[in-house]
Amino acid sequence: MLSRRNNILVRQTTGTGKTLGLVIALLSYSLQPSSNTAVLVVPNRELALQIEGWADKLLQRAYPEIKPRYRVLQRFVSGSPYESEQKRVLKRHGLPKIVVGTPRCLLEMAPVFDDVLVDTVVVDEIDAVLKLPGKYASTKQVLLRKEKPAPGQLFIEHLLGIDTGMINQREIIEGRGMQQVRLKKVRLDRSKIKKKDEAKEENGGGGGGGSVVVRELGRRREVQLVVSSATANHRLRNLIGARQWVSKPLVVLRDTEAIGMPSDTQHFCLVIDNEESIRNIAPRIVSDDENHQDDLVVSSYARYQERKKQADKQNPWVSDVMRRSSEQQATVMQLMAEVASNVLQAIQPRGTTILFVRSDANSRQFADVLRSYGVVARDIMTRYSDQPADGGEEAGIVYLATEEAARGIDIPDTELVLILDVPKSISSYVHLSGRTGRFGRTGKVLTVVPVGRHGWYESKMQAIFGSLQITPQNAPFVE
Ligand SMILES: Nc1ncnc2c1ncn2[C@@H]1O[C@H](COP(=O)(O)OP(=O)(O)OP(=O)(O)O)[C@@H](O)[C@H]1O
Repeated sequence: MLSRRNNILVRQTTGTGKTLGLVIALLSYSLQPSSNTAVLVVPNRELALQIEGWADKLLQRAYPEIKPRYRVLQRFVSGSPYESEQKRVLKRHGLPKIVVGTPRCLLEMAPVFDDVLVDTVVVDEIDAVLKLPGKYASTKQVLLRKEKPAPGQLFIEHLLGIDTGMINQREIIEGRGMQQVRLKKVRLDRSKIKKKDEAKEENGGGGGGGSVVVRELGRRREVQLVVSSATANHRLRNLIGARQWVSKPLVVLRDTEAIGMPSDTQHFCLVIDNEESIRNIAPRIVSDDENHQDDLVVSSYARYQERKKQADKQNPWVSDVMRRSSEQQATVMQLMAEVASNVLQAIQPRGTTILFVRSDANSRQFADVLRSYGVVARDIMTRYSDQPADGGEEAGIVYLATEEAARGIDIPDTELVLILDVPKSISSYVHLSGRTGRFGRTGKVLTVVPVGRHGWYESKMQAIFGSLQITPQNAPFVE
């Protein structure tokens, strides 16, 4: 795959082996003497450490003579136990053939790459690495993101030799629903570009017939780009095109046109009513009325924001735990722990459970509360930092995670994904639920949401299920 030097976008269902495939391809390519340095960017430490573990095992089996392993692959992540070791290895051995790292950490060490020939850049979970504004982001958020690109974008563009100071005007049409202000801006900018271009042509400057934007961006290196995610959307592709990350078109490898979901996963959703009783989500009523809009597809951004604000105000537990007083936080945690322990008792998973919460700031405290309910709970990072025994996971373990920390990770025996939160978007739900039912295995996903003002959260869940063509099942243990 890598030897052909195509630029590739892999978009396939979660748990189908995208990351493992990329790691194997990178290892076999990098072990060829003619290859140069390859960089693999991943969105979180957990995934970087997981990949390091995989590479270790693969190398031990296939190339036991290669020692130490960090001559071939080294991960670079933030955090005190890792940084000093990484610095030492870097100083002593220089960069290995494959560098795996998180965006922030790689950006910090970006100058190190200036003296090295990088010929391959692989970005796994590219949407999480680039953190582009979502469908319902405000104009302010979109413009802010343009002014301040995510560390992942800055690092990748540094490697590609793209001047990140220059904002490509075409980027403004990044594929979001157009808004008046931005349309005007695009027209203005385009006319400016045209004039500038004509002026340069008259002066005989530039050559090559490209637009001024192309010349301003000016690529420094010919690097092969491979990007992957189960939810790589058109906004991403537009950015890659507009920022000229590739000179040849992307070859797209995908299993379905729509977002694919593992077929052997069962989905459940429980709703906490305002009286704090729990029930199964109501079936979705599809209206024939053309004016009817799903809550996820409201016509105006302002209307969406207003309704969301109203609902969040009344969200009894998960909306923003950190902004609450410590007393409120404790009550929320008790409620979450009670719900989680009841669900776990009813389902009794023998395998691993991943329990998603919105913020990990209090996850240690939350793990303590859960333990007081008899649940064996640990923060997900401990799975990677505490060097688990090769025998697999502790029976019935519950890992606490956030969407950011668990993006792309693979714990094969995950039987249950428990989401105590309202997923941010359809693609959030795809990735959260995708931690189970991996590589042909079965799995269960159970989401618990408050009903929300005027049923906001319930209809948001109904809309998510509708878009993904999922029919949630009724949990038999709920009346
Ligand atoms: N060819 C294969 N044979 C057996 N197991 C495989 C194969 N390819 C992948 N797997 C297993 O499938 C699981 C999922 O792999 P991986 O994490 O690479 O999937 P992914 O598509 O990147 O998922 P996500 O989209 O969630 O990041 C892993 O446990 C991996 O070991």
